[in-house]
Amino acid sequence: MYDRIMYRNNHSGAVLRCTCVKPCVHTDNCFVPTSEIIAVEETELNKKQRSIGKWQKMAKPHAFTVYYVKKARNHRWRCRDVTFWCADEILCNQWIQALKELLEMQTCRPKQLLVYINPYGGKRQGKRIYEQKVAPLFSLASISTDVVVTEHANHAKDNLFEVNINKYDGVVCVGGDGMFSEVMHGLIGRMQKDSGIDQNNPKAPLVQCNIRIGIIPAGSTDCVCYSTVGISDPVTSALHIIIGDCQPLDVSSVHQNNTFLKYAVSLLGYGFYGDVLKDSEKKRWMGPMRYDYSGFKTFLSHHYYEGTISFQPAKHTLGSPRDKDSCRTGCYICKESERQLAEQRKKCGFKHEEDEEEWKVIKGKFLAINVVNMCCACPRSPKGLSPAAHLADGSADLILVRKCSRFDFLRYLVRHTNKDDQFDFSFVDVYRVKSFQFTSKLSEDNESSVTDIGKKHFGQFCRDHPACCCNIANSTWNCDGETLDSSAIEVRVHCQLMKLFARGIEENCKDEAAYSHSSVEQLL
Ligand SMILES: CCCCCCCCCCCCC/C=C/[C@@H](O)[C@H](CO)NC(=O)CCCCCCCCCCCCCCC
Ligand SMILES: Nc1ncnc2c1ncn2[C@@H]1O[C@H](COP(=O)(O)OP(=O)(O)OP(=O)(O)O)[C@@H](O)[C@H]1O
Ligand SMILES: [Ca+2]
Repeated sequence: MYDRIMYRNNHSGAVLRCTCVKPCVHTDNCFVPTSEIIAVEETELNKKQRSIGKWQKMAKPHAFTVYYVKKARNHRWRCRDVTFWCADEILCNQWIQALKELLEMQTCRPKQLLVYINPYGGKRQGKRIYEQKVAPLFSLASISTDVVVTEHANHAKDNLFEVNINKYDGVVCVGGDGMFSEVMHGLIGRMQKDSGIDQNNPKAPLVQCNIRIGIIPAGSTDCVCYSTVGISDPVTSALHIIIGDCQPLDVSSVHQNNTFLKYAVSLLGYGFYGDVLKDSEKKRWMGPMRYDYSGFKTFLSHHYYEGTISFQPAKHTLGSPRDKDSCRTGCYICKESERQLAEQRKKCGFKHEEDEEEWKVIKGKFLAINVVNMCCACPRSPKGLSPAAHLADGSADLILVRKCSRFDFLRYLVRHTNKDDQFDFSFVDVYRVKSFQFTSKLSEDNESSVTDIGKKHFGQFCRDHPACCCNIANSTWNCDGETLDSSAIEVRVHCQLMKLFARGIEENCKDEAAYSHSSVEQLL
């Protein structure tokens, strides 16, 4: 159904009229910023369309269709189209030309993308999702793609060290957080290699990665996508890629004894989330359900771990983890960090500034130690592990959940699913940090007394107190959904090390829907 008409009036302009039969919600007040137009195409009118009432009068009607972003509820975006009809072929072509020129001026839009699809992520739907929902949109927006369906883990990462990366305006990963992590490691690693930076040096000033990554969610948690877009929806993500959105992202580097281990963008979790992940890896065949199964099992086991945490508080950032406001599109706290970063670069180039700031040390028994670079929202927990964490402020939130009863831990977990404050417990502490270190008591003991080897043979649990849930074995770190073998780690947050095709979570305001000075309507 054609919902608008365009015809020349007696003077020189063009007029838009809505011809919707039903009450029309997007008629006179529909503004589409040019930045949210996906494509403009000449429309071939078929016989049936020509015979629709009013158009019979026109000898030979002409038409073009504008495809644009329609913002729906809950941060969901959809592609909608509107067709303009016209009796005058020249006028119609002028419109098509003018709109195409406007689109050409959107220089942030990608033209050539490299796409990696993990066919085994989440519910194993990656290939279908890409082919049915994403590829047609890319082709509509005239984006060329080179597509690689991965054949094994690390295929995408290794490939990124070999490809001619300058050929592309962005890299897209179809899969979950693990797949995103692979692509990120490939890109950051490649960037450092090309610039001669040694990733094993924990103090090395890493080179920013300017090639944006787009995430088409097809995994089990899709936390990075959810926390940067506000929803885990392939079509919405494809549209953010097409219009060329850009969201900088903090990345943490993880080292042990001057050896690089991993980068992390969402969760570095020891104790509860480490144990959930380790158990769930054996149950991959269960798909996304594996996390609920292993989560329940781990909750019942109620293990706590002893260790020492040292961290440097993030004094440069304006926010605090207990803020009521969250990081949203155009966040002023992240902008301020960006300004500071630029200033620091001006002052000392890419050299690392010697950091004399104080370290705080905390020893204790913990059920969970979580370091999060972003809020870590996902469908299971819509506000995330740290609702006020920022995507690009150069800091991470360190959440310490001390030994408490099972009931209290359950109360803590439940608050991840509702609006109540999950930090308002005596056994939970949260700090905003820029670097962090952890050593488990077990490795401290092993270092201090080599003779204590007998401990290792006692089995997993404390022999003296079988019911106390104290675990003399180490937990493992959950690093963005992958297990790390070492328990002792050093972590540093690198402010805005990389960029995504996203814009952060938008304020949930319907009126905000799409106004711009350069709108199609203004052209008329
Ligand atoms: C009573 C219900 C409480 C529900 C509490 C839900 C909290 C969920 C918080 C999710 C935070 C995700 C952080 C993101 C991590 C990603 O980098 C990573 C890779 O994708 N995903 C996971 O590690 C996957 C981690 C998935 C963890 C799921 C944990 C489920 C816990 C279930 C506990 C049930 C207790 C029931 C007792 C009656
Ligand atoms: N062809 C492949 N075969 C096996 N593993 C693969 C393949 N391609 C990628 N992988 C690996 O699969 C792992 C998990 O993939 P992915 O993150 O897409 O799904 P998920 O684990 O179900 O979701 P999430 O990470 O959101 O919880 C990644 O770490 C990636 O390295
Ligand atoms: Ca951050």
